[in-house]
Formats: sequence, C-alpha cells, structure tokens
Amino acid sequence: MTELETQKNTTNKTIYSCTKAKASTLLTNQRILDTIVRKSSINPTDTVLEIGPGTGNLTLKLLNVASKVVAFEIDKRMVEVLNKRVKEHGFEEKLSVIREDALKAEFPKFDLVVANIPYGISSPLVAKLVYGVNPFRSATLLLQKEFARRLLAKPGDSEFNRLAVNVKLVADVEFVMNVSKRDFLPAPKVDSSVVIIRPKDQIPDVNLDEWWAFTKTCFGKKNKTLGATFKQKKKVIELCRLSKMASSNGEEMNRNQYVCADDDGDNEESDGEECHSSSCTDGELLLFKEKIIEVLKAASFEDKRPSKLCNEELLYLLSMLNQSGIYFHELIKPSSVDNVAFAAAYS
Ligand SMILES: C[S@@+](CC[C@H](N)C(=O)[O-])C[C@H]1O[C@@H](n2cnc3c(N)ncnc32)[C@H](O)[C@@H]1O
Repeated sequence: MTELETQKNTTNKTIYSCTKAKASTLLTNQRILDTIVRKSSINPTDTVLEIGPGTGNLTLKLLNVASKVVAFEIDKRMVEVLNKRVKEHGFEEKLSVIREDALKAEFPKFDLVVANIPYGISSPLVAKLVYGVNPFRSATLLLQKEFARRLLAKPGDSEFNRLAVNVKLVADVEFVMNVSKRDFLPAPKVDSSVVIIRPKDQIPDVNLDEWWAFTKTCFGKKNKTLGATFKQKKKVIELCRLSKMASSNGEEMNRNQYVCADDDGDNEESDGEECHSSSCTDGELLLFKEKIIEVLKAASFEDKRPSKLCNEELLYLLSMLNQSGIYFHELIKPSSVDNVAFAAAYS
C-alpha cells in the first residue's frame, strides 16, 4: 500500500492518513474525535450509521460505545485498512461495512448518524437524511465550515439560502464546535465545523414537491424582491403552465379557480419580447400575472426579499398562492417524502 500511511502521533498511537494530493483527509485529533462521540449521546443499544469511515479513526470510537456501526465506504483501500484495524480491536462482530456510494445506496435501519463525511456530497447527503424514509434521532456531522454556517443561518444572515430553508422545515440544527484544518492529516485547505441535526417531531402539512419548487423559485435570486422575481416574463409563463397542469391534475382540491381568458393574442405587456408558450395564451398570461401580483400585494410580500423571510412567512405565502390557483409543481399529490428527487435537486 503506497497511499495510505501509518504514523505515530504524540501519544505514540498509530494514526492513519493519506499522502497523495487527491486522497482523503482524515481526522486524527483524538480530542476532537472523542468530543464528537460524546456530543452524539450514543446509547449502548444504538446502531450508528457512518458515512465515509476512511481508515476508521472515528469508527473505532463509535464501536466502543454503540451496539453496532453500519459504515458506507466506497474506497476499497480504506475498507481493507478499516477491517484490519477493527479486527485488531476485536470489534468485527459489531461493524458492517457496505462498499457502496452512500448517495445511491438504500440505508438500513439506524438510530443516529455520526460521521466525518466527504464534503463534496454534503448537500445531497443532508437532504437524503432529513427528507429520507429512515427515521433517526440525530445526525452529528463534521462539515466544511462554510457549509455548516449555511445550515445554521437565520433569515437576514448573508449565508441564509434555500438549503437552510428546506432543512429548517423538517429539522433543527445545532452548532457544536469548529475544527481546525490542523486536526486533519493531510491538512485540508478549509476549516470545518461539527453540527447536530435533529429531525423535528412535527413538520408543517405542506406538499413537499410544491414546497421545494416554490423555494427554488423564491431563492433563485434570494436578494431580489418577490415582486421582481414573480413579474419576470419567463417565470409568469412557467408558472402559468404549471398551474394549469396542476389544476387539471388535482381534482379533489378544487384547483379550478384559475381563470382563463379568451385567446385575444395581444394582451401581453409590450416589452419587446415575443411570448412563447405552448399552453397559455397571451391573455391568460396577462391575467395570471395580475393574479400573482394581487396575491403578493394582499399578503404584503411584493417588496419583501426571500433572504429575510422565515419559514412561517414562506409557508403562508405559498398557501395564499395555492389558494389562488398558483402552483409551482405540475403534479400535486399528497405530501410525499421523495428524498431521491430532493437529493437530485442538490447534487
Ligand atoms: C474526508 S474522509 C473521512 C474519513 C474518516 N471519517 C475520518 O474522519 O478520518 C471521507 C471518506 O468518505 C469516503 N467517500 C467519499 N465519497 C463517498 C460516498 N459517496 N459514499 C461513501 N463513502 C464515500 C472516502 O473514500 C473517504 O474515505
């Protein structure tokens, strides 16, 4: 083995690291590893899910306190070292290593997640966890500091974005500690932070497909006023078409309040652009735009910016828009947990 090297640390314990530029950086600071495990409040009966165990620096500590660890690791060389170390410690019965991509694999049952994850998959992985089918108590994750800040951001903070909004809908995020690049081998270019994500007991009764599509529209330009975002000709055309489809797809929800004008062809505002829509006429588009503005005005949202709105305000606006027959997703079905779609949106 050329790329994985063992070294002795200050306490003369063997630590494992990667030496090649493209190799993974491994967390080697024992104090940080111990804190991560302690803060995770693992019970002796718990099954812990670990994503990207690498050579097992964290895994060994988890095996010390948990009933079982299930670890997803794609690198064959890492798995070899991990299995060897775990065997040396007599923990092989407690560990299942699954050599699959954690984003594509189906997770088995687990109680909580504790992991120093590969930073490149942070968004889709967090999405897969919080919107996934597996219930879990908490996820203690070591993340790139900037990414952690986005998860922790509040309305009005510069880092507040769609990911924060969507995660906050279903989970609470707690800051645990910052971790310096010096705590890794080899030292990465970025600093890190540990956070704990806890799924909420109760989540708002909202159709998730509709919510994700709505937040995608609002946060496309998060500092633009909602009035400016929703008045864009391209957006009006898109929403008019989607709302028409949602109306015809959703029978039981009385979606047909949507008013269609006659195809008079020349009602669209004259802004020099030609209107290209296969499903809405110019007359329909004009009425549809007026309707959106009416809702925004009635709910006092026209001059507000998404980056400053909390989830309660966004949920309220979405319900007002929906009540007026304005939809963001063509297929309105009962609130569904579709982590594949959500993870795909973030990958
Ligand atoms: C940053 S290292 C962390 C290693 C270890 N947890 C530690 O703290 O030292 C990330 C690990 O995730 C693995 N990995 C990367 N992408 C993965 C994926 N999609 N699914 C599972 N493992 C992955 C890498 O092979 C690597 O071992």
